[in-house]
Amino acid sequence: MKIRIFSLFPEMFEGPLTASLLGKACDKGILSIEVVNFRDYALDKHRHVDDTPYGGGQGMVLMPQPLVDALEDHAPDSANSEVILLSPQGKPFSQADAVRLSKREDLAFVCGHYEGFDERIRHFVDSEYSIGDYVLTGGELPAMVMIDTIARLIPGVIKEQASYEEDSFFQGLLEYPQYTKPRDYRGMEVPEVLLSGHHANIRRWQKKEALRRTWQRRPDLLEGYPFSAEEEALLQAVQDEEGS
Ligand SMILES: NC(=O)c1ccc(N[C@@H]2CC[C@@H](O)C2)nc1
Repeated sequence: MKIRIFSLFPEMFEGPLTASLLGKACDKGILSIEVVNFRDYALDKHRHVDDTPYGGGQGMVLMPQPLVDALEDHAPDSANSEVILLSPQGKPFSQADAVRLSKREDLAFVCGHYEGFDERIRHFVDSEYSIGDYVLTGGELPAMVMIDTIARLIPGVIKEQASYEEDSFFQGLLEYPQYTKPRDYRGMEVPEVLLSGHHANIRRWQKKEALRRTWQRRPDLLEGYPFSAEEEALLQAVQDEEGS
């Protein structure tokens, strides 16, 4: 996958996108990431990219021309591409969006600053996402969040491909409790079933605990969840245990 990032602060990406798994994925050639400073496309010698808003009001607005010229100068090779604008007005970004976007060959992320972009850039983007209902100084951190979420779904980026399938098995539920060595840590023991080697019992325990955690912490995720008969029974058992 080719990722292109359009930002006024390209240096913000040096750390997160070169360290850790994403950097390794780039070394392996699974990912390639290019950061473009659209200030380089400003037409005046002072390299202005923003100006005062028509209609008055606070702050400065990003002009359309530098960004659009940058987008057109770095157009995707593939038709299987998507240009994404980051903003609080966007669609709330979800794991399902990440799964869909991980199948693209080419993604572009448009990161704004100040009061945002001139409305007319929306003719040059394909989708708009928000990572949460809060305002940041720029679109760079949301872009990094989305890139991390999407990239980890690309085969080969995280070694244990099964761990992603695992996620899909629990798609829509919160993760079940995880344990590793030691078996007894300060008197807190690992649940016996996990030591039993009985895979069917282990999976059932994991599904039950994922349902328990989801019901306790994010009951909203259970609305519309496609329960199997077994899952309904497991949730009922949890509710009986918890005295719902
Ligand atoms: N919640 C979010 O995903 C989000 C995205 C962008 C953002 N801020 C930028 C700066 C100006 C405008 O381009 C938008 N804040 C919050």
